Amino acid sequence: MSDDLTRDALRYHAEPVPGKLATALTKPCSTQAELSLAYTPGVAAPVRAIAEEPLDAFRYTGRGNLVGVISNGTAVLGLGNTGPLASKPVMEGKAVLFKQFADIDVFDIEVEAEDPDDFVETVARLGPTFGGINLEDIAAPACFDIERRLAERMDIPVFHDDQHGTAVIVAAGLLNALELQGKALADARIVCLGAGAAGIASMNLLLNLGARAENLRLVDRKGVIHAGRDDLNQWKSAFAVETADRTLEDALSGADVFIGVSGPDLLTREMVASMAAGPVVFALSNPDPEIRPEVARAVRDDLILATGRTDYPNQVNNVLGFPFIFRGALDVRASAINVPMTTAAVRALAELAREPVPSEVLTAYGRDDLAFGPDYIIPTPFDPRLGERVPAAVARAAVDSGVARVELPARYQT
Ligand SMILES: NC(=O)C1=CN([C@@H]2O[C@H](COP(=O)(O)OP(=O)(O)OC[C@H]3O[C@@H](n4cnc5c(N)ncnc54)[C@H](OP(=O)(O)O)[C@@H]3O)[C@@H](O)[C@H]2O)C=CC1
Ligand SMILES: CC(=O)C(=O)O
Ligand SMILES: [Mg+2]
Repeated sequence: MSDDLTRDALRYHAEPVPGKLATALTKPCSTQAELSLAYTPGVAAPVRAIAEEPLDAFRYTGRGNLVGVISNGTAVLGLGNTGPLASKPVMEGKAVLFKQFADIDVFDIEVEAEDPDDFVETVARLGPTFGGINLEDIAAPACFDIERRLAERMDIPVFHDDQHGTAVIVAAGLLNALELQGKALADARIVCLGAGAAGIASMNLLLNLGARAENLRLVDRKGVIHAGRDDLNQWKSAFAVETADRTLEDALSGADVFIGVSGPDLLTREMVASMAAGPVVFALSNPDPEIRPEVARAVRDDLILATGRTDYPNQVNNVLGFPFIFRGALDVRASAINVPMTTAAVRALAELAREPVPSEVLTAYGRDDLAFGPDYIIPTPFDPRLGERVPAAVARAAVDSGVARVELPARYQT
C-alpha cells in the first residue's frame, strides 16, 4: 500500500470522529411523554408481550434487521492472526457495507476467544440479540467446526462470510469469465492457492455447480494437496487427488484457472506464462493480491484478471454477497442460509453482469462505458439493482427450500 493511501486511510478512520459507526435512533425521544414510552414505564409493555410471545421481538425490537458481525481476529484479511482488537476496523467496515448496501443494522463484536469452545459459547449466548450472525475473519480449520456448531445451536442464520460469501462471488465471476474465454466449468483445470476458509468453501461450491474433482488442485503452504500426504485435516483431505503435481508451479502448468485466497505476491510471472491459452486469474488476497494486476497483464494479454480490491477492474469480493444474501434471508426470517440460497445468489450475480450498466455505476467509477467483457465479469458493489435481484433470489430460494418462517414479501413476488 502506498504511503499516500496509508495516510489517507488513517485520516479517514480518525476524523472527524474515531471509527466508522454510531448508533442511530428510530423513534423520537425528546419529551417527557416520549421518554415514558421509550423507557420506563412504557417499555414494560413490549417486555411483557415478548415474554409471552417471543416472535413479538420481531415486532417491537430491531432484532429482525440486526446482524452480529463477529470475529476473534484469527485471519484478518490476508494479514494473519492480528487478534480481535486489531480486527475492529474490518468489522466496522463490514457494518458499513451491510448498512450502505442493504440497510441492515450491525453490532460489530470482537471476541477475545482464540479457543473455539470459548468462541462458540460466547456467540451462542448472543442469539436473542440478533436476526443473523455473520462470522468474519476466523481462521481455518477452526472456522468450519465453529460455524457448524453455532448453526446447530442457534435458530437464526449463521454464515461465515469468508467461506460462503467469498465462494458465491468466486463462482459468479468464474462462470462469466469462463464463458468469455469459451470454456466450460466441467472441463476447466482449476488451481486454488489457499486451502483455508475461502479456498475450501469456494472449491466446494464450484463442485456443486459442475466443476470436476479430478480437475481441481488445492494448494497450501506445503504444496499441492495430493493423496500421498499424511498431514491433511479432514477438510483438506476431501480434495486430495492422485497426481504427480507437487508445487504450485507444477499445478499451474497448462491450467485454465488460478484462484488465490492465500497471501501477497505468491504467483510469479513464470507461473502465469505457463497457464493454458485464455486463462482466468483471480488474485483475491487482501489488501495485497497474489500478483499485482499490472505485472500479470505485462506477461500476457489473453487473461481475465480479478482482484478483491476496489481500485482495479473486476472486484471479486464478498461485499457483493453478504449484504444482499442477508437482506433476502432476514426478509423471510430464514432459520439458515443454505446451499440453494447461495446458489441462487451466484446465478443472480452472474446474470446481472450481462445486462447494461446503469448510469449510477458509471458515475461512481468515473467511466463513460462499462459492458460485459474481460474487464467487467461481475457487477460492481454500487449497482443499485443488486439490492433487488440478489435478495429476491435468495428469499425465494429460502421459501422453496423450507427455511423461511414468513411468506415471500410482495415486492419479491415478480
Ligand atoms: N476477495 C475476497 O472477497 C476475499 C479474500 N480473502 C483472502 O483470502 C486469504 C485467505 O483468507 P481465509 O481463507 O479467510 O484465511 P485462512 O487462514 O482460513 O486460510 C489461509 C490459507 O492460505 C494458505 N496460505 C497462506 N499463506 C500461504 C503461502 N505463503 N503459501 C501457500 N499458502 C498459503 C494457508 O495455508 P496453510 O493451510 O498451509 O496454513 C491457508 O490454507 C486472505 O488473503 C484474504 O484476504 C478471503 C475472503 C474473501
Ligand atoms: C474480503 C474479506 O472478507 C477478506 O479479505 O477477508
Ligand atoms: Mg474476511
